[in-house]
This record gives sequence, C-alpha cells and structure tokens, in this order.
Amino acid sequence: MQSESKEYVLIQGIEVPKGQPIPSRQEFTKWATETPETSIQVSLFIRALQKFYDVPYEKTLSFFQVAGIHGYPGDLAWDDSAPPAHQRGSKMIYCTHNLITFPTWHRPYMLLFEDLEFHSEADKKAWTDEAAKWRLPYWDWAIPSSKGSVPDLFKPASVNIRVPSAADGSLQKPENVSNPLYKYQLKWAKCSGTSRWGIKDGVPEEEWSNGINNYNSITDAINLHNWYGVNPDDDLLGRPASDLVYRLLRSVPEWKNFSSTGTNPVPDPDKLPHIPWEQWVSLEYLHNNLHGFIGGNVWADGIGHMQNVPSAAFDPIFYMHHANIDRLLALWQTVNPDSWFESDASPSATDKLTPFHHKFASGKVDYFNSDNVRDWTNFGYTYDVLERKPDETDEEYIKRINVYISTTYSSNTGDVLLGDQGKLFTGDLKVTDHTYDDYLIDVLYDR
Ligand SMILES: N[C@@H](CC1=CC(=O)C(=O)C=C1)C(=O)O
Repeated sequence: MQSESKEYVLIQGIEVPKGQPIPSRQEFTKWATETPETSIQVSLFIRALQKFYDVPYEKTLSFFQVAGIHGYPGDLAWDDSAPPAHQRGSKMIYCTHNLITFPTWHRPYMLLFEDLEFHSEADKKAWTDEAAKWRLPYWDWAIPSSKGSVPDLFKPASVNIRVPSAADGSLQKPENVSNPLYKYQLKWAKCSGTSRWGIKDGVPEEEWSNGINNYNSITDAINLHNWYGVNPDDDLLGRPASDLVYRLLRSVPEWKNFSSTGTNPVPDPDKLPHIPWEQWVSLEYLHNNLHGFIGGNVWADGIGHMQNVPSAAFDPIFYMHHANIDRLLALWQTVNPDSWFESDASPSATDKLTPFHHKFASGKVDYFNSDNVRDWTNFGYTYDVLERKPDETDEEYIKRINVYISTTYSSNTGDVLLGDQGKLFTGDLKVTDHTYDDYLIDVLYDR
C-alpha cells in the first residue's frame, strides 16, 4: 500500500517478491504460541499495532480513522473518498451489512489493516525474513480443540515480547510492553477503553469507561451458541459454532444465500411453518452471532464494543475475527468455484466498495469492486489451510479442502459414519449432495 500526497490511499496487498510463495495468514492461537516472548512475528505485530495506535487521530492512516471507517464517528468521508452511504441509527457509515457485498467489502478492509501493520513495524531490517512472511492472523473461534476460549495473547494488559538477539546470536531478556491486543484506548473520551462483556446495566460509568474484559463470558457464549432467530424446536440450537461453520460451507451453494442476511433473511422463529436452516443461514448471520458472543450481548451480564456495528472495529479483536470471516469466505469460494453474484444482483459485482481505492495494472486508480477482490491471492496472501500442494489438480484440491472442512468442523453434526458414537445416518437426510469418505481395506496375500 502507498499513500501519496493529495492522492488516495491505495490498497494493493503486501507485495510478494517474484518467484516466492504467497505467505499465509495463520490461525491466531497456534501463531501466538504459548510463549510469545520467543516469537519474532508476535513481537513485530505487537510493536506495529502500538505504533499504529500512537499515530495522531487527525491522520488518515491513524488507527482511530481506520477503525472509524467501519462505523462511527459516521457521516464523515474517509481519505477524501465518496461519503459513507449506509444508514446506521441517525448516521451514515461505510460498512455494508445486510447486503451481498458484506463479504467483499470487508476483504479490502482487512487488507488495509494488514498493509498498515506490515509497513509500520519497528525492527524490519533485523527481522526481514519473518516480517516478509507475516500476514494478519485469523482467530478460528469454531475450531473444536479451542473449546471456545479466547487466545491467551488477547488477555493480559502487558506482555513480554522478543527483542533482537545479541551480537553472538543469543536470546536477550524479553521486553515488557503494554499489550495493544488487550484493548484500544482513546486519549480524550470518557468511554475510552474498549470492553468485552464489561459494560453493565446500572454500573457507574467510572467503573467500565477504562475498559473491562470478561473472557469466561465469551467462552460461555461461544459454547452455549444461543444463535438468534432460531426456533426452540430447531436442531440448530444446542449445536456448536463448528457445526454451523460446517453446514454453511457444505450446504449453502449460492452466493445470494451464502453472502448476506439481506438476501437470506433470518425468519421469525415463532412463525409457522419453520423454515429449514439451509434457506436462511448465511456467512453474515454466523458473523453477526459471533460479534455478540465476543463483545457481549446481555445488558445484565455486560456488553462491549464488538457487539455494536458503530464501535466494533475499535476493538483490535475485530481484525482477527474478520480475517477468519474472510477465510471462511475463501474456503467457501474454493469449494464453490463457480458461485458468485448473479447477473441481475443488487448490489452488483461491479458496484464500488467505497472508500477503498486500488491502483489497477492499467495504472488507473479507482475504487475496488467485488469482482476485483474475488481472487484473494492477487493481494499477497492466502490461508494456511488453503495452501496448494505442488502438482495437485483443481479437482484434487477441491476434494482435499472439502475433506478438511468435514474433518475439522463436522464433529457433533450427526453426519453419517459417526464411528465413535456407533451411529449411522443420523444426519439431516434432506441434504443430498454430500459425499462421504468411507473405509477401504486393501488386503494383499500369497496364494
Ligand atoms: N447484531 C449486530 C451484530 C454485529 C454485526 C457487525 O457487523 C458488527 O460490527 C457488530 C455487531 C448487528 O447486526 O447489528
């Protein structure tokens, strides 16, 4: 990305040197490791994010203004671009919700954040190799092994991070710094620190205005998966996040249904007849639920910035959540390679994704549109789980990704061959287009 005087901020994606593989965004929990103090990339990211926070808010590329693109302050044009055009409360904001451009608008937004982290880190010269490989980590809140817990690196107010090695190559004592992943703090406002499940009904403002986090409430919410809009008789309730990820990626093949709650509206749960989940579960629906689970969505127990569109992007966890939403989009695109906006769709695939500018190969500077961001690998990143094997055909690749989706997310879905539960065909038999792996025993013997 480059910023030129009197010209727009251009979102290009991090450049990959010719002949080098495209680096992958990694899963946050694994990436952060249990000992962040030995990781170069963690150190780079923490330092870069803190520097980003420290940019004065009047600057276009301050964290304050970049986070403000998503929702509030609202009404203001960012980077002298076209003004925001979507109504939220009494204000106009940029982010597209309830529209089929929900997934594609957030793609360049994450690229902008990734670019800014990459370009502003502190010790690039010393650690260039690691810096060149760094991409925005994603937090996979659905991965069954995490049991819904928030990765440790988000939790402490300060962290020990690695410093460059001594001249003889030995590791030096780590440096203790305040942790920018813990919260973002405005310098002037009363409601200054971001909270997760921290702001409660009736509790005096002084107690939460500095920011409060209740991680057990996030884990409980993710595990209780109290999805909104679901009829109590529906078999979706009581299922974990992994189950909804599995259903969405495997059983919602059309873009208009997959992309948005606008074109795939959540029905009134009390109205009969109940509409089967395949007809209303979307990426945006799953994403909305997680905003509530992460931010806090019960006034009596505590709410927080992530549950509210205008304030969500001020919590740094937003970017790891949205990298994961973009990964789910990329996984879905991989297994549904021909699905995209229909020709009469509204908004269309060529409608502009304001305020995000790009310099095209022709040299022209214009806003991105959804077609432009369809292939994410054009923007210098992919995902660890989507790395291709050499010599793999498209067909083998798609099959392998389908197997990855099934083996990672289908536990507890009630699918066929649930060997560990000794049950067969307990799944939703209305879904007919699945293929299933089966056992094959190959016996060789001497006659
Ligand atoms: N219930 C919220 C969920 C939500 C979605 C977001 O995109 C967000 O940033 C924050 C919260 C809404 O749709 O209004």
